[in-house]
Amino acid sequence: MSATSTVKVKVPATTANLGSGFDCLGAALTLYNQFRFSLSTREVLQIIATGAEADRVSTDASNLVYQSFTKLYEHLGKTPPPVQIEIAMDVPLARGLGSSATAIVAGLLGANRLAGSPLSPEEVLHLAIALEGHPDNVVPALMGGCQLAASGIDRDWEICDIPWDRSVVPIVAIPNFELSTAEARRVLPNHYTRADAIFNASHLGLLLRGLETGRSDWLRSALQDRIHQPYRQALIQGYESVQSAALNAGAHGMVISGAGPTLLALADSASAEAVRSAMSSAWAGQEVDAQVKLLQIDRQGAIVE
Ligand SMILES: Nc1ncnc2c1ncn2[C@@H]1O[C@H](COP(=O)(O)OP(=O)(O)OP(=O)(O)O)[C@@H](O)[C@H]1O
Ligand SMILES: N[C@@H](CCO)C(=O)O
Repeated sequence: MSATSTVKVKVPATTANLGSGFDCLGAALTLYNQFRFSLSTREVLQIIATGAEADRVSTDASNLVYQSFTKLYEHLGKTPPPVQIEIAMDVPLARGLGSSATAIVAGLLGANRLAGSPLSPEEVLHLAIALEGHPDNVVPALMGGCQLAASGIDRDWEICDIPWDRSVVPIVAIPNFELSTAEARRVLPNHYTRADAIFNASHLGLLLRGLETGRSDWLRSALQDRIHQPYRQALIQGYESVQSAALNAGAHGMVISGAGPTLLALADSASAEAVRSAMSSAWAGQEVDAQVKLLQIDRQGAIVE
C-alpha cells in the first residue's frame, strides 16, 4: 500500500465555447463536485454518490470517475488497487457545465496521488484531454480561470491563460432537462464555408480582448458564433425568449454553455441581478423549471489534498 491511502479532490464546473471559442475556450466557475478516494481492503468496487442528481450516475465499473481512475493506472502499466469512491455532486449532469470533465479530472488526479504522483501536471492534462476528446472543459477544470487550448508544434497542446476582467459576471440558467454532449455534437455539420470560418476567427479574437477589458460593445458582437450555436438552438426549448430577456435586461450577450442546454449570459456587475431575474422569468414563461445563478470565475482549478 502506498503512503497515502485517502485523497480528496475538488473540481470546478466549467463553461466551454463561450460562443465563438468552440472546442478551444472554456472557463472555470464557482460551482463544485467533490470526490474522496480511499484505498480499500475489500475487493468489491464501492461508489457512493450524494447530491441532487446522485441517483443518475452509475455505481459500477462503468462510472466515469472510476473509468478515468483505472485509465491512469493502465497508462502506468499497473493494476488499479481496490478503491472506494465517494462523490458529492453539485454540478448538474449533462447540462453543459462540464460534469464529465469533473469526473475525468477527479479520477485522474485521485489515481495519480494514490500512485505516488508519478505523472506531472502536464501529463495528467494530456490524459484528461484524450479522455474527454476536446480540451475546453478539462483544461479550465484542472487549472482554473479562462483557458485557451490550441494544438502545438513543440508539444501536443499550447495552453494560454486568458485574462477575465472582474467586471464581467457569468450568469448560468440551468433548465431541468438534459442534453448529452454526444447528441448536441451529432447535429453539427462536417464542413463550413470560408465566410463562417472567418466569422468565428475574427469573433474569437474580439472575444479574448472583450473578456480582458470588459468592453460591452466588443463582447456584444464577440459572443456571436456560426460553428455550433445556430445548429443547437432548436434543441433548447425557450432559447430565443431567454436570450431576448437577458439582452433586454442589459446583458452583454448570451450563449449556449458547452453543449447546452444551460444558457450563459455575461453582464456587468450593475446589471447582473436584473439579468438573472429576467432569464428566470423567461424560462418560467416557457414552462421550463430552471435554476438561474450568478457565479464567479474560479481562479484555482482542481484541488487535491
Ligand atoms: N460525478 C460524476 N460521476 C460519474 N459520472 C459522471 C459524473 N458527472 C458526469 N458523469 C458522466 O458524464 C455524463 C455527462 O457528460 P456530458 O458530456 O454529456 O455532459 P456535461 O459534461 O455535463 O456537459 P458539457 O460537456 O456540455 O459541459 C453523465 O451522463 C455521466 O455519465
Ligand atoms: N466544446 C464542446 C463542449 C461540450 O463538452 C461542445 O460544445 O460540444
